[in-house]
Amino acid sequence: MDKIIVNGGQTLNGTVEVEGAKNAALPILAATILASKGKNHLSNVPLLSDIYTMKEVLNYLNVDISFDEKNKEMTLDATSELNEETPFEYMSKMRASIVVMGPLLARNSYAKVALPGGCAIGTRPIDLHLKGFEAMGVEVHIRNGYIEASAEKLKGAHIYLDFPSVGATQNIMMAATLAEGTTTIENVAREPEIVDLANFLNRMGAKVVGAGTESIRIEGVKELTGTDHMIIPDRIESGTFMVAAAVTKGNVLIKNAVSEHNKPLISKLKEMGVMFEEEQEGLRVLGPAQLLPTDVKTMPHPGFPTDMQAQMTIAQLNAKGTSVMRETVFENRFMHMEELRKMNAEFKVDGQSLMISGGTQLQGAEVASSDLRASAALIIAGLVSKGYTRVTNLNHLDRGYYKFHEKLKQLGADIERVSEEVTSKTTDAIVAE
Ligand SMILES: CC(=O)N[C@H]1[C@@H](OP(=O)(O)OP(=O)(O)OC[C@H]2O[C@@H](n3ccc(=O)[nH]c3=O)[C@H](O)[C@@H]2O)O[C@H](CO)[C@@H](O)[C@@H]1O
Ligand SMILES: C=C(OP(=O)(O)O)C(=O)O
Repeated sequence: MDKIIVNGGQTLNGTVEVEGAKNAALPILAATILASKGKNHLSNVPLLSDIYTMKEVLNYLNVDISFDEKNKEMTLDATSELNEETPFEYMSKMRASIVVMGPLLARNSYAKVALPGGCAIGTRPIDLHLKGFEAMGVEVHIRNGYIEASAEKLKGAHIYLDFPSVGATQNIMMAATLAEGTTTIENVAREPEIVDLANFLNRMGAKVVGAGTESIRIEGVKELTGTDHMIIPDRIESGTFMVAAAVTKGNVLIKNAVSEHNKPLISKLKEMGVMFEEEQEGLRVLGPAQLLPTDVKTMPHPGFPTDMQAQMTIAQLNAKGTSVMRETVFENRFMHMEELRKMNAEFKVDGQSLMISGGTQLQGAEVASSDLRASAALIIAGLVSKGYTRVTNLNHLDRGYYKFHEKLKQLGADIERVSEEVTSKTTDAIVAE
């Protein structure tokens, strides 16, 4: 397995460009299934392993795809008859494959999808997705690890979500685009990725209003037609570089960063002493000589994003004094903390809260990432640690960050990625240099 080796202590300086948002691209790729006429052309598609998994799922469903990786553009043709089943092999690779269910139901009134199950960060049930479909007249059966869903014809409904789930909002919204009548979904997720999906659906001819607010209204239409769409920039990748710049006392211009999408993070970093300057090309982040402690609670948007929680704990560990981190979205998202203990991090876990005693010098160690954002957090910890940090299990990192180590290297980090062909003897030689 590949490893990233970081020698801590460098200040990050320069310009970094962020990719299209993984969490916007995945549901938008699934939504291309809805176009029974014309082709969809997507730009700013990030070259991430999750995107390749979604491409495989869509290929399996009989969507014809060409991917111009150099220009990050994808053309998708879903006009042929679609396959209706998504097998376990894809669902086990990536939970987000569940968002093909809404579009398949909308197109064919039938879908058979393997149950996604939980993952490292939590149990992640899909009851809200299924309740939404049932309200639209869909019969749902769970058998032998598969969800089989069918209806005569999907019908508009009034749906209230017990929790503003991102995936449930997306799945129900997509199912409703071709349903008979009007669907209203209340207490929906308001993330920028929901707005991007709604904009894409409307470009295809859907009638979706209210995305970005607490309720969304979808008037069903007869058919949708392929269109052009550019994926929004990745606010979590931007946020990750904001934290990296903040902890290294850096001066980094994040090209394409959309401040509006990162308000809760920017507000917390400002409280810690980080300065921001809006520039024509993006957002400049200036790390202070010493970070101040702060308390953070993760919440659905527009609250502090859970996908920035792990990275933010590194800023808190670097701030002199006590900080608190409360995770309210996922029940098991502190796994990076036990790895950080190996690096001299001082903290206590109290249920869903962390009491972080910041200001102690972190020490390099061999650490393993447990999930996507944990991997980014451990690498950022390596940037401010004394000596060498080796981060393993990079398959998680590759799900959501494109050339992360190269981007950091360009900003001045002393960082290498060594492939599995490189023997541990060579790895030791890099560390000994
Ligand atoms: C591909 C993608 O966009 N992933 C994001 C999406 O995941 P995802 O769409 O899976 O996240 P949700 O918003 O659905 O989940 C939030 C919480 O609701 C619970 N829940 C969800 C659905 C349901 O039917 N029942 C239920 O109980 C989940 O277990 C979790 O505790 O939003 C999360 C919350 O911002 C982010 O961390 C993920 O990066
Ligand atoms: C948790 C994440 O993704 P997913 O929902 O695909 O697991 C993430 O992007 O941080």
